[in-house]
Amino acid sequence: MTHRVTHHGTPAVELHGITKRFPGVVANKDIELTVDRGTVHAIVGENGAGKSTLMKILYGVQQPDEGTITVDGTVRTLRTPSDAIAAGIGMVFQHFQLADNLTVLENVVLGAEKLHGIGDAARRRIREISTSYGLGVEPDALVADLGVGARQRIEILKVLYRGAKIVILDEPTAVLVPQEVDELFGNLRELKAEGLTVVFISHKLDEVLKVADAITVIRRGSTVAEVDPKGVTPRDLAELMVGSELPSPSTDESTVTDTPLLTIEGTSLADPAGGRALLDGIDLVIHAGEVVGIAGVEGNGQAELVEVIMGMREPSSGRILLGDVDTSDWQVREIREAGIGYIPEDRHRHALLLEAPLWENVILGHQTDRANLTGPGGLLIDAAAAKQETREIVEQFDVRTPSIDVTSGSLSGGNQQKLIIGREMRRNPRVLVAAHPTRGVDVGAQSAIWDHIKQARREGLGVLLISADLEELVGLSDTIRVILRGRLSGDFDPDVVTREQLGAAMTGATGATGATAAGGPTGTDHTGAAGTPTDGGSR
Ligand SMILES: Nc1ncnc2c1ncn2[C@@H]1O[C@H](COP(=O)(O)OP(=O)(O)OP(=O)(O)O)[C@@H](O)[C@H]1O
Repeated sequence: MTHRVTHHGTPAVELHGITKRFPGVVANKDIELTVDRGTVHAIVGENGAGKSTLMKILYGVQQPDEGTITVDGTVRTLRTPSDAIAAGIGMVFQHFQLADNLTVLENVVLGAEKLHGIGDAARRRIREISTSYGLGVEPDALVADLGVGARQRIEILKVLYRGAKIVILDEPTAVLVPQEVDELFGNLRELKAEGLTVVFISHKLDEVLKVADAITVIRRGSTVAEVDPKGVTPRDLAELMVGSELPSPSTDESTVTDTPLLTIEGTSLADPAGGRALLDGIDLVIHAGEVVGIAGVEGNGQAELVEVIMGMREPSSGRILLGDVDTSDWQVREIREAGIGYIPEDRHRHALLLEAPLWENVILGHQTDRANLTGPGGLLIDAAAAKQETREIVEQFDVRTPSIDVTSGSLSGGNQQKLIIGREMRRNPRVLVAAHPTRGVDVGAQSAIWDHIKQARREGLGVLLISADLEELVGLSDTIRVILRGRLSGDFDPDVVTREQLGAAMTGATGATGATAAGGPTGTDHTGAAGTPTDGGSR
């Protein structure tokens, strides 16, 4: 490798010859990883390459079958996360583990009461840490009031409070909007300036190149390169990941028709707690062959918009039409059967049975479809057909799995997502409601998913695309709307809109041009936007 990294002094972490096998899969094979103290080290690789497994080994969640772990020059056996914490290693998971109804202080001290108690000493320590690393965490704030960026900073503070000198972050930017990503990177730079070490997993290669001092590339369980980011492009990295040259992204012509498939008319959703409306007069039409992208800071009504469309919640006013049929009071099952595909934001809670085999997951949500039933009176699930369907999805959507009989929970995150996309797309829906469809998938799989969506759009699919990834929104959408405090902005043209314009509309900054941005800053009402670290989103 031309851009090799040179190491100096005793590394913070050295993994040597790490091998980890699962039934039918070698997740890590003879991995070598050297992380220098006071650096930010990125781990990249395709879905299922073995990144999470490696980080779980370093955090004591899983034990390697072979290999050694050396922390600050001492060989360690990490049997549990407590062992890792004792060795100065902390980990921030992608799914935050904070209790909403507790304060920041209560969340931080939970399980670590012995360190500084639960009162003023703890409060002082939290303030100290927050100040030294510029985290902007206020100990007495209620977590429920905080936005995603702030919650992540609390998670980071939690591990620092427990004495971590090495902080592992699993895809930390996947849930953040661009401004929050910049803030996080500022925080990471502060950590390393203070001599701490950061190891993070990411699929966003441009971001990796921006913040990392060194990058380790993993392919199919093995280390293939350690790269100095200087002079390397995202494309170079992607090619190292997949081990071949990538096709160039293709440009696309408009396929928008004037046939409305999904119409949302003056739809509002009251807040059961009596606060500001969760959705406020939403008007939106999706035509055949059209992708409508929704941008916004998380917690501004995206989830509720999806819930009213999918029949999980009934709107307080307004109508939702599928074609010309009013579906406002339909149940989820009726809506799905009428031809709406659904890729939910939280795949663990809403899309998969983690303990069930892949093929059972493939008929999930469609058990009552006639096509899935067999036997006298059509009362039995047709397992053979479901298995065949699963094999085809695995093949067509490149789901990396040892077999279709393993549980969906054993697949890597990106491969779970590919399975869900395959399940939804193979039913040829008329409308697809997709929340963050490529979250957690690698660049190769991402462009494959984009191609599937583009292909279906050419054939007349209408798509509602909710995404935190502006590149995805701009690349796929025919028109982009911004959601802010339950209201939708006017149309932004993805061909001309800038990131700054979208960012301004998303945070409600005045002067957002290019469309009639909905709502303005009201002074008392925060959106969890970047810039004000302790402000919360409405969630
Ligand atoms: N608990 C488990 N049981 C069985 N197989 C597992 C388990 N955990 C991971 N695997 C397998 O190990 C391989 C590596 O998975 P891992 O989650 O480490 O990949 P990853 O690089 O983090 O992927 P992604 O980017 O999709 O999150 C995959 O083939 C996965 O199916």
